[in-house]
Amino acid sequence: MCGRVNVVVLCRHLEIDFSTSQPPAITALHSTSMANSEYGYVRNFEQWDALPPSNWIVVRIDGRGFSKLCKKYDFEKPNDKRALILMNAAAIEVVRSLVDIVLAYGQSDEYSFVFHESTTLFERRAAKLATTVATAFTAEYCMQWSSVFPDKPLERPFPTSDGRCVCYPKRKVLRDYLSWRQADCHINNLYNTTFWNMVLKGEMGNAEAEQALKGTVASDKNEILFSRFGINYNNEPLIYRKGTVIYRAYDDHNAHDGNASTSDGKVADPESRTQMEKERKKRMKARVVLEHVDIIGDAFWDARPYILAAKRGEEMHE
Ligand SMILES: Nc1nc2c(ncn2[C@@H]2O[C@H](COP(=O)(O)OP(=O)(O)OP(=O)(O)O)[C@@H](O)[C@H]2O)c(=O)[nH]1
Ligand SMILES: [Mg+2]
Ligand SMILES: [Mg+2]
Repeated sequence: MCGRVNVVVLCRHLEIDFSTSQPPAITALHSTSMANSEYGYVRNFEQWDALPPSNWIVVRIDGRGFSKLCKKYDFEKPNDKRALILMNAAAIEVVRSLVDIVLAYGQSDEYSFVFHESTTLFERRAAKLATTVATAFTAEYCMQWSSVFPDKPLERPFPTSDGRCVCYPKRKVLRDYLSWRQADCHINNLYNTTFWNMVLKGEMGNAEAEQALKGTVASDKNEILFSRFGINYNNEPLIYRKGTVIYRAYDDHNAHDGNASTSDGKVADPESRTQMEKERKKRMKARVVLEHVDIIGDAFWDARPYILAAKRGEEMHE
C-alpha cells in the first residue's frame, strides 16, 4: 500500500497543498510564490487542534490575578455587587456575539460558555475558540468598566483572562460539570461570607478566623452566621449563592424541539444550508436571559428542554 504522498497541485491561479495533516491550504499564486515555496514548510509546525465532533464544548475563562485587582480597586468583601454586574454584562455580550453558545454560567472571576455539541464555529479549533471568547470577554469587561465604576478609573495593568476548552461527550457529563461549578460557588460563598463576617464584624484577625473555621461543615457555618451575626444564609442574595446563568430563550418552544418542518409540510433536512441559516437567524433573534437560579436540580432543565436539545431532526439521547 502506498504511504503518505506529498502532492502540490498547481491550477491556473491556485496552489493547493495536500502535504500536511491539516485540511488543504489554498493560497493565491503571486510573484512571491517561489519565496512561499521556500519558506512554506514552516506551516507544518502548526498544530491542528480541532476538538472532536459530537462533544459539548465548554470554554471557561478566569480572571488573571483577580485577587490583586480586587485589592487595587478595593472591591467589597466577600462579594462586590458591581464587579459581578460587570462580569455579567461582559458575558451577555459574548453570548450575543457567538450564536452557538447555548448557555453560560458565571461565579467569582470565572465564566463557562457552553457551545452546542454540533457547533462548527472555527472548525471547532480549540485555540481559536478559547482565545476568541477570552479576548471578547476581556474587551467587553474593560469597555464597560467606566459605566459600572465611574468612581474608579481603570488603569494598567488592565484586567485579563485566561481561557481553556474542555469537551464533554454527554449531556449528563456537561450537567455534572455545571453542577460542579455551582457547588463550588456555594461552598466558597458560604465560607467567604462566614470568614468576612468574623473578620469585619466579629473583629477577629484573618488567621484567627481561618483557624476557627478549620474543619467546620456547612451547618457549622450557617450556625455561626445566625447566632453571632443574625444572618440567615438562605436569605443572602441569590446572585452570591447561586452565581449567574445566561441562556438563549425561545418564546416558541417548538422552534427548537427537533420537529422542524418546511412550509410544504415535509420534515426539513437538518443539514441543509437554508435550514442551518434559518436556525442561525432564530438563535440571533432569541432573547438572552440572565438568572440566578439552581442548575444542579432537574427543574431548570425540565422547564427549558430546548437549551440542550439535539440538532433538528435528531433524537434526544442519553
Ligand atoms: N473582594 C472580592 N474578591 C473577589 C470577588 N470575586 C472574586 N474575588 C476573589 O478573586 C479570586 C479569584 O480566585 P482565583 O481565580 O483562584 O485567583 P486569581 O487571583 O484570579 O489567580 P489566577 O486565576 O490563578 O490568576 C478569589 O480570591 C476571590 O475571593 C469579589 O466580588 N470581591
Ligand atoms: Mg482568577
Ligand atoms: Mg477563579
